[in-house]
Amino acid sequence: MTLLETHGMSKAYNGVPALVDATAAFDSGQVTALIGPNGAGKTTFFGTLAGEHRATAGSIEFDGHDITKWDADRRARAGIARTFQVARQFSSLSVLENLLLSYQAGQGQWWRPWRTFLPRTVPSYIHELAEVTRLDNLLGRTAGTLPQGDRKRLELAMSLAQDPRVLLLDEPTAGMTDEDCVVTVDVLKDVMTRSPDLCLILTAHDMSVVFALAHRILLMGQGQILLDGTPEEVAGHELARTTYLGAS
Ligand SMILES: Nc1ncnc2c1ncn2[C@@H]1O[C@H](COP(=O)(O)OP(=O)(O)OP(=O)(O)O)[C@@H](O)[C@H]1O
Repeated sequence: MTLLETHGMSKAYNGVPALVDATAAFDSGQVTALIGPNGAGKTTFFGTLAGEHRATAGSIEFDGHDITKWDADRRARAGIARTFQVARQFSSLSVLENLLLSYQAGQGQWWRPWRTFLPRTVPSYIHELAEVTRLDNLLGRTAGTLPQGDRKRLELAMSLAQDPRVLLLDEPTAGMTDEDCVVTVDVLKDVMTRSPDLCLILTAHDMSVVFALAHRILLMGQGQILLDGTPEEVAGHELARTTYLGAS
């Protein structure tokens, strides 16, 4: 079932086009990967989906509602969450405290990054989430001391703590070791099993991550969606091979 749709969405920075006439539909229960060379417009597409910047043209629909004019906070409250290429969290707080803060924000409470406002008992949902994201042995660790792989998984877990319907993951394995990439792919498979209606959209340059996870791939180039198909269709397409994937 289609949950999120864009119609002719464009975005220009100071008159220079970065996203051009993007029309796409994203289904719940599916993983869609946006791929393409540096500067293709993937992060810009994410930013317009999340409401960080206004599209210059076009519209966006979420669950039957026109959300084109909704700001990022309203979209987040409606269930559209995102992560960034460089992970963001409260580095002086523990892993558990970061998760609890996100959980509270997802319950409609304000972000108040002070320990005194955190709940005394940890909801079972948070324990399950920590287990799925392989953070259960790190709950007491200060977030700022985590290595890159764990930090990125904490950011993922923080987004999931808000129980989103759409999750936008910008380069979820960027800067990770090969070993950490494998763990993160397994984590994301488990996340989809645990939340079978989640609409997961990710960008990645690592094709082993894309082909291990995606049900569908959008190939972008120069701000446009060049191809939209199953991994087999995109991998077998001449345009994908000549513009991005290469012969192998
Ligand atoms: N804030 C900005 N101001 C001006 N130009 C920008 C801004 N953000 C992105 N751009 C430009 O828009 C184009 C698309 O960039 P974008 O970051 O969306 O591509 P990308 O596919 O995500 O690239 P990468 O894989 O390197 O992250 C590029 O030409 C980039 O230089």
